Amino acid sequence: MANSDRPTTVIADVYRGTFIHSTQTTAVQILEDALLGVDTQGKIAFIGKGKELDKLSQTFGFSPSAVTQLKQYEFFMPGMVDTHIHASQYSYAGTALDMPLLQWLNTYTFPVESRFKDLEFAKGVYTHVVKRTLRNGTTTACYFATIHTDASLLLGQIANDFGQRALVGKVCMDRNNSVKHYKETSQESQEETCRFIAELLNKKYPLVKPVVTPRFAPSCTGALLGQLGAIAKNNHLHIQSHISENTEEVKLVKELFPESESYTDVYHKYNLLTDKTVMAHGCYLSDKELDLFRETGASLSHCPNSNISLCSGMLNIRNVLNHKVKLGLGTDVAGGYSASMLDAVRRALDTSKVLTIQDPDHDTLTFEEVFRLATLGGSQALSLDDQTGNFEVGKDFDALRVDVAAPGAPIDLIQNEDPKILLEKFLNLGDDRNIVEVFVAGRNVVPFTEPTD
Ligand SMILES: Nc1nc2[nH]cnc2c(=O)[nH]1
Ligand SMILES: [Zn+2]
Repeated sequence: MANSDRPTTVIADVYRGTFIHSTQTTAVQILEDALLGVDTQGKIAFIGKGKELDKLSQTFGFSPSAVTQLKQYEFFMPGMVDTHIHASQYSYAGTALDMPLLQWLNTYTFPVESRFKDLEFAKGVYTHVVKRTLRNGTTTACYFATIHTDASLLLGQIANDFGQRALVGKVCMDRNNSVKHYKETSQESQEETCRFIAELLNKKYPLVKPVVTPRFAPSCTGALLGQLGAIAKNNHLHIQSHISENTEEVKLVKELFPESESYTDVYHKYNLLTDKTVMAHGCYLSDKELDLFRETGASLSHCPNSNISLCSGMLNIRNVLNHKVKLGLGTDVAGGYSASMLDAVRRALDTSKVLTIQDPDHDTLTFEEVFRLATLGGSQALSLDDQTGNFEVGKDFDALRVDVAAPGAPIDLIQNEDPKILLEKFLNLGDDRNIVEVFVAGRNVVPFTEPTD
């Protein structure tokens, strides 16, 4: 150790240029001509100013000539966090959007998900979805798989191999009358969940963790929900499910769980609302239910493409934020037809604008706020904000190198623009061609270097 007062931090990479991210107090903070150092563990070791190069290079022991300089019109932003995506539905993304939720599940979703018993089929779909989301800038994904334990473990392995940060859920359902064999007994569901958790944790993947996944209340008996709540509590695990997505579903939950005061109350009763819970949709939650989310620390995943595509409803994000409920964005593939978080950003803005059209007093979301939801907000919704979500010393370096003027990309820059305008153009007009590199925990994961098998 060079200096006995300072722990040895070995710097692996240093980048110089514009960094754009969110903080708790500022939706868009722009650091121009900044220097960011990443250590050999993939963590952000320092953030300073370009003019401090000499001092920082001495303090952290790196050579100024090893600094990677961003080009004009390039910036770094935090990797995006998809708080809700069904990896198993990726094969039919972009199709089958002509029915409301419950019919859609029975007609399209359950028959396709039942095919994941076949590991070869699972491997193909899961490889495609991990690659597609990574190259579109999703550095963290919270995945639903299917009821099949081995295929769900395979999804964890594929995310690990490609270097994506992921929560992976083996789906639990002991109620389903529409597709034969696509359900478990409650005992199987409980035992296989325990096997899934044990085997996934045993792999010791640094960035991939299990998430307890009751599909939603209509697919689970109270007995199973109670068992899953206990498993999550005893192992301090994340939990994910769906809530209040569609009016027919809300009505069905009332019929199936008549003793509960509300849909939220069903999950609360079975200890499924914790500060590591993320629930998708929530379009029809009452203010009282939102209060229960805040009190328990549970979060919501806003999935605007899916909400519109399945004609489910429109979540009023402003109301959710006013209730101080943690909130992230989700693609909800394949109810949502796009696997790109840039699409989720745009649909979230569209939804907020439609609410303003309906009620001119509605306080429309800004693109800055939606940028925060796609990054820091998502990390908070998944309780991963100690590791990712923005550029803070000590967090992992999960980042997108964006080139707004990338050749062949869909943005024409007519004049020189400020970084904030560059961000706005990228969010509204950009695509994966503008995302020239993706980093997760310091590792350059896009462009791909294929894992050898
Ligand atoms: N959008 C959506 N909602 C659900 N509710 C229960 N299962 C699902 C699903 O697969 N997709
Ligand atoms: Zn979903």
